Amino acid sequence: MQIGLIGAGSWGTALATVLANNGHEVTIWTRRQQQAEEITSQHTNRRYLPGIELPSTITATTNLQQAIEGKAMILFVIPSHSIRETARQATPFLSERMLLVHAVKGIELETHKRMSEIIKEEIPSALHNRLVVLSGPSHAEEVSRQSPTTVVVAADQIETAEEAQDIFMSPYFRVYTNPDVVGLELGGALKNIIALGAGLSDGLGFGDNAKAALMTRGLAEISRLGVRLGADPLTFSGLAGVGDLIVTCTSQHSRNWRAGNLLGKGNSLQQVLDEMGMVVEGVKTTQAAYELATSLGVEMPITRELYNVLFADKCPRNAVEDLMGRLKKHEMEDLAQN
Ligand SMILES: NC(=O)C1=CN([C@@H]2O[C@H](COP(=O)(O)OP(=O)(O)OC[C@H]3O[C@@H](n4cnc5c(N)ncnc54)[C@H](OP(=O)(O)O)[C@@H]3O)[C@@H](O)[C@H]2O)C=CC1
Ligand SMILES: O=C(CO)COP(=O)(O)O
Repeated sequence: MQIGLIGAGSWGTALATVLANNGHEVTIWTRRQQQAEEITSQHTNRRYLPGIELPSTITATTNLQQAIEGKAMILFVIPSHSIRETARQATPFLSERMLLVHAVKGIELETHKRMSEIIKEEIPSALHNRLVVLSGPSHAEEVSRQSPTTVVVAADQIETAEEAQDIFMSPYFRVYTNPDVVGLELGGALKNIIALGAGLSDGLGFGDNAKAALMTRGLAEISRLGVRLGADPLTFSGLAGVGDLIVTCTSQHSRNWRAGNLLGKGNSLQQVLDEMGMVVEGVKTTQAAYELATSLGVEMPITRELYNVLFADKCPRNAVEDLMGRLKKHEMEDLAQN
C-alpha cells in the first residue's frame, strides 16, 4: 500500500519504519529540503531519530501534493498546534477512498478542541468516517528499535479502526481497537501534563512516593475531565490512559518528563523549550486543560498548580505545599458523591 505521512519528526519517522517493515511504501512530507534528501538518499533522520537506519522504501518530499495524491492512507504526525493549518493545506489533495489516521497528542489552545474535531472541521464531510486516532504508550526511540510496543486505534465506526489495525499491526507493534475516540484523544493529551509534573517532582529531588501520587491522582483528574467531555471512564484504565501515563511519567525518553525535570532543576520555561528542540505538548495542553476545566467547573488540582508554575511564576515547592495542604477528601470523591 502507498502511504503519505505528514511530519518528519521522531514519531512520524518511527511510525514510517513500522509501516515500511510491514511492506508499505511511505512518502514522508517535511518542510525541510535537506531533511527530505537525507531521508531519501541516506536513509537516516539524524535530527529526530539518531542512530536509526530507515528502510529504503521510505522516501521524503517537501511537496505536500506529492505526499498525498494517489495514496491509500494519510497519517498526520505533527505537533497539535499545527494540525489545523496542515489539514487545511492537505484538503485539496485528499480523496474519499483514503484512510486518514492521526497520532497527535494535544488540545488546540484557542478552541480547546480535540485533534479529530479540528481535522473534521477542515476536511470534506465525506471523509469524516474515514478518520482514525492512534494513541498509547509508545516512545519513538523504542519503536524504531523494534522494541515490543502496544497501541490502540479508535474511529467513529469500528470497521474503520480495524482497517488501521491491519495496516499497522506487526510482530513488535501490537494494535488494539477501541470505539472511544474522545477517551483516546484526551488520555493521550492530558497525560503529558502529569508527565511534566512527574519530571518536575524528580527534578526537585522528591522520591517515588511523590511520583506515584502524581500519577494516581493525575489519572483521577484526567478521568474526571474526560468523563465530563464524553469519554468512557474504562478507556483511562487502558493503553491510552494509564498505559501512556506510566510510559511518559517514568521514562527519560519523554520530552515532557525531561522538560519538567529541567524546570525542577531551576531552569526557566523558555530555557527548557529552547533546549528541548522537539515538541513538548504538555506545556500548551496544561494551559488548554486548565482553561477548559475552569470553564466547566471540573476540579483538576495538579493541572491548576502546574499552570501556576508554568504561566504565573509560582514557585514549584509552594505549588507542592498547596497541593498537599488542600482540604481533606475521600479518595473516590466522585464515586462517593453518587
Ligand atoms: N515522539 C514520540 O515518541 C511520540 C510522539 N507523539 C505525538 O506525535 C506528535 C508529533 O510529535 P513528534 O514527532 O515527537 O515531534 P517532533 O518534535 O519530534 O517533530 C515534529 C515534526 O513536526 C514538524 N512541524 C513542527 N511544526 C510544524 C508546523 N507548524 N507545520 C508543519 N510541520 C511542523 C517538525 O518539522 P521541523 O523539523 O521543520 O520543525 C517535525 O518534523 C505530538 O503530538 C506528540 O505528542 C505520540 C506518541 C509518541
Ligand atoms: O506520547 C509519548 C509516548 O507515548 C511521548 O511522550 P513525550 O512527548 O513526552 O516524549
